[in-house]
Amino acid sequence: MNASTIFFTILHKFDVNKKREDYLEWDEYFMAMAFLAAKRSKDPCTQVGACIVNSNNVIVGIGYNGMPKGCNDDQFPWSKQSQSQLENKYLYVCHAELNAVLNKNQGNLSDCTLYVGLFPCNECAKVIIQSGIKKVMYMSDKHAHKISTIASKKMFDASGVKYIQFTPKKRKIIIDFDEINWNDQSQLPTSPPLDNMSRVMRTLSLNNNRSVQFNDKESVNIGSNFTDANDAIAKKSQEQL
Ligand SMILES: Nc1ccn([C@H]2C[C@H](O)[C@@H](COP(=O)(O)O)O2)c(=O)n1
Repeated sequence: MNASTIFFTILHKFDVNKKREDYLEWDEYFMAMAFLAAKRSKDPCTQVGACIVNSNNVIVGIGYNGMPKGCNDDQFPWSKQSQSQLENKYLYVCHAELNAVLNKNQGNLSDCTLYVGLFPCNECAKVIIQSGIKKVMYMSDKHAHKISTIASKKMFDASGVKYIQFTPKKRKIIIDFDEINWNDQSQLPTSPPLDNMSRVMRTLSLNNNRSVQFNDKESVNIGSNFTDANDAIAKKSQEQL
């Protein structure tokens, strides 16, 4: 790709006068919310999140796998291979889907969609069906061979609950708390550090005074063309090392 093509490709991406194009689509957003909820799970092996959405794309329930209220997760077991069932987590842990349904913030969940990291077990399938949820979007069906999953699918099929494996466009979505500090108008973003090319392009597309603000004191005149700008940025960056 020649320089001018690169310029216009990057320029369009950073054009602050046009609607963003790389925003999350609804399904990606809701599945990401489920995965974010999973970050709250204390399960050392498997962290699962679930997010319930109504027909207006409003989140009406969210949950993750964890011990019931009042059952101290420092005292109840997280093991899974103890000889004694009472010493394993399975008898106690609430699944993400159950918690999402129990945490619901609207009267009923009729016609809602549930987004969940792992395919629901048979016990959660019963809760999902009885709650009125009509669609399940899941990421992983790694336990497809298990009896509990086969039973789930039998009940979903019989009751008309659709289940669809979700394939996201973006395999990774990064949450960078520093991003909110970016100032696109005159000052270059402080995080994440952009390479020179991106800094140049961001500046050329964002303001006409052709200067890159390096910090609250220094700015660099980047000339009027792509090569000058890149050289100026590189020189200043080198000085700052
Ligand atoms: N659909 C599911 C499946 C599993 N979970 C939870 C229940 C446990 O905390 C954990 C599974 O443990 P593993 O056997 O993988 O060590 O995941 C859930 O919440 N929803």
